[in-house]
Amino acid sequence: MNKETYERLTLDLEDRSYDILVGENLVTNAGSLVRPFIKQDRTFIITDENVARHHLPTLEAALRSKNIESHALILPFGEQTKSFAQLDRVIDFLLKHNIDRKSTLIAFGGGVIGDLAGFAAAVVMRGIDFIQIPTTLLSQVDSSVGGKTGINTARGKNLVGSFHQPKLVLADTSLLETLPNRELLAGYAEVVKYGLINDPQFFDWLEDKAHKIIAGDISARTHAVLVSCAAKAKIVALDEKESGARGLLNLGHTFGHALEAEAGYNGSLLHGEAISIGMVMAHDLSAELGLCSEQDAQTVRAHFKNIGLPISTDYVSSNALGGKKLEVSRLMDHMSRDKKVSNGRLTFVMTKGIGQAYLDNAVDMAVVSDFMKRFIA
Ligand SMILES: NC(=O)c1ccc[n+]([C@@H]2O[C@H](COP(=O)([O-])OP(=O)(O)OC[C@H]3O[C@@H](n4cnc5c(N)ncnc54)[C@H](O)[C@@H]3O)[C@@H](O)[C@H]2O)c1
Ligand SMILES: O=C(O)C(=O)C[C@@H](O)[C@H](O)[C@H](O)COP(=O)(O)O
Ligand SMILES: [Zn+2]
Repeated sequence: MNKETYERLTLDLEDRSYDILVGENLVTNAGSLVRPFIKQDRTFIITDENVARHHLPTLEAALRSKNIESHALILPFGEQTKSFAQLDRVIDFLLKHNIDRKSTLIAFGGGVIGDLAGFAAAVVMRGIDFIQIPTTLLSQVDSSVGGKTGINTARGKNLVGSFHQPKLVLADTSLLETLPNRELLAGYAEVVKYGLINDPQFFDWLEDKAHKIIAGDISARTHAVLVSCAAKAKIVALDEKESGARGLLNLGHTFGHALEAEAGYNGSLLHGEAISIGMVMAHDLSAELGLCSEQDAQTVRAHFKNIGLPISTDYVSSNALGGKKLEVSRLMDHMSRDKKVSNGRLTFVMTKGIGQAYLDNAVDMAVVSDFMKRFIA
């Protein structure tokens, strides 16, 4: 068995604080790593078909080697799994196995599995413990950290959910070796987000190292995951339930979530692809309003384009809508259900330049609508 090597970060949330281990061969050694965080010798793994095919036997063997029993539920892969129907399946599986309040659930997958299983853990028996073992770049740099869990509804993304923090996060970068390139790129969009929010040096580093991260360079990948998790942990520690600063982690998401809703959660537009376009839109809108320089907006656009991420809504039209143009009124309707709406006003994540994102509740929706008409044209 290969020895695990990792670095440890801590998300500081008083009695809900937890460690995030970032490194290699963590799943192979999961038995000893999770042992201190479980209250029973029985665990429940929620995963999807792809992760199960590549990695479930390793996780099961690692738990077994430390005399930890595990029961796995294997769900279909893809965004449509973040649904009431699959939540019902997860909860029924847990109850069928007679879980109790001391049971621990292991979310073993990407953001879809983490969000769904985390939400099931939040609500079953009014809340049981869970551990995140994220298997995609996106989930290792973002979704496994911070405790946002939930599912989509017919009316939009993540509209039902809960804040429920995991007890431990094991971000095993060796798992990324089996991840398809399109998924790696989608996860990379959330990495860039941290540079664009408040870390221009990290963005500069990414300008230099992006291709290495995608190509599989271990040290570049590990550094990217560590910087991203540290950035997220810092924001979440300040504002766990998103009453202020945490909203910055939504850079590009108001536009992105509306695009995902229109595309239909069927794999034609991945979350990371949607927010790549959304972050370009946030920078372009900021530039149009004279808040940020046109040069910075162009640098952002070029960065995403050079690595192979979509930067235009044409991608959505051709991939998801059979060539049909997006309708601004429909996008505006989705945006009206963004969770940053309060008293009918939407707070946008705008920017004064690369690494200078800020929350702005004074953006006129008529201006946004006009901007979108030009952006989509
Ligand atoms: N809770 C949060 O804070 C947060 C943050 C960002 C995104 N999200 C959510 O995360 C979701 C997207 O997550 P994602 O991009 O990880 O997608 P995902 O969970 O759908 O995984 C992407 C694909 O990769 C496959 N896969 C996963 N790990 C693999 C591996 N190691 N090898 C081979 N295939 C593998 C999956 O089966 C799936 O087909 C969205 O629903 C988004 O809203 C949540
Ligand atoms: O953790 C957060 O806070 C985020 O906003 C991270 C986002 O990348 C993520 O997509 C999140 O699920 C969006 O949450 P929502 O509250 O806008 O639904
Ligand atoms: Zn996101």
